[in-house]
Amino acid sequence: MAAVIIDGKAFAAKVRAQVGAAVTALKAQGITPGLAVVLVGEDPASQVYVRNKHRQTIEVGMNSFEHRLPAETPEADLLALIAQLNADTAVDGILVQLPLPAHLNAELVINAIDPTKDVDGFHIDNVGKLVTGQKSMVPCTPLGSLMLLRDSLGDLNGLEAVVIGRSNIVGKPMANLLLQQGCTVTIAHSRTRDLPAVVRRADIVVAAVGRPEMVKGEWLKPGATVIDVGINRIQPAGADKAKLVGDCDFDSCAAVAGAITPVPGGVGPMTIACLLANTLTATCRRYGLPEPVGLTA
Ligand SMILES: NC(=O)C1=CN([C@@H]2O[C@H](COP(=O)(O)OP(=O)(O)OC[C@H]3O[C@@H](n4cnc5c(N)ncnc54)[C@H](OP(=O)(O)O)[C@@H]3O)[C@@H](O)[C@H]2O)C=CC1
Ligand SMILES: Nc1nc(=O)c2c([nH]1)NC[C@@H]1CN(c3ccc(C(=O)N[C@@H](CCC(=O)O)C(=O)O)cc3)C=[N+]21
Repeated sequence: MAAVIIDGKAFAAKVRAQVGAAVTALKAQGITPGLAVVLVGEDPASQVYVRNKHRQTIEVGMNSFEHRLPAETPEADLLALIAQLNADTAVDGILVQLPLPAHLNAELVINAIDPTKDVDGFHIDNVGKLVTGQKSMVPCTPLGSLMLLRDSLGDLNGLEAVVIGRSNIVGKPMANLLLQQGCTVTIAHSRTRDLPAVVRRADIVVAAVGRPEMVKGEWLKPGATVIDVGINRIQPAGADKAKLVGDCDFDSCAAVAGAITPVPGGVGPMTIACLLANTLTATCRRYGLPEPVGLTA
């Protein structure tokens, strides 16, 4: 069986077009959504994402405010910037790029963001709301993954879902979203015994591990839908250029799965599209306007 390749890049372009149309309508009412991105330090991968976010924010017609701070920025200075962005009426969304340098307390910093501007959905208020099924800001990567799953499978009620990874930014929110959709959810992690046997139960596999090509086709139930969140830069033997691979061994998985997201071109572009969608949602909520349809969980 050859899997359907889920085109996250094309789907993300559609989401951005929808966001762009809504932004045009808002601008006609004198409202321009604004997204502030804060980057502390010089992590090269983070630089790439922040550049892409900036470009795509401008493309959908929003204002983009970039704040680049040196790696050694004191915590108090970062907290002061967040307070300033919270108070700034031109700013509807705030994202602090993770990971932060080790001397900064990420939990403290994230929870200093006004939860209504927390377009990453990482603030404890938004986490609590997501878990209890209240309206919240939903983390971008899980939201984008869910959009792709709904588009390929329709109703998710009753499906067996296995999420590999239990991080606060991907695994846990993903598992909660799937639970809300009526899936029977298993969260696997580094202490899980016999991961292949756990994965074999799944109609839906979400891999968010950070281990290149770990999930093998032999682990999958034939026809399963595979969402590969992993972004790993590897140096293939004999090649001179680094290559981006996911957490799934693409060729063996594609031979068994019913559908699979590629890396690159799968979940990654959806993450940025959902960041823009969340910024639009935050803007609409702030002005008491109807929320965009189909862009929230
Ligand atoms: N596409 C996108 O937009 C995004 C992609 N990513 C990518 O997704 C991946 C995961 O990111 P993130 O959640 O932040 O990573 P973390 O490192 O925070 O979490 C990784 C999780 O994988 C688990 N794990 C590690 N090794 C194994 C193993 N051998 N078997 C089973 N589980 C294991 C860990 O378990 P334990 O908790 O027990 O240690 C942990 O829960 C990375 O490749 C990252 O680059 C991340 C964000 C956005
Ligand atoms: N506060 C915060 N929020 C995040 O959402 C966040 C973060 N910090 N830190 C880092 C991770 C990672 N992340 C990605 C975003 C886009 C791509 C993406 O666009 N990937 C392209 C390829 C990009 C490339 O070529 O490097 C693709 O998969 O096709 C990947 C990964 C967001 N993250």
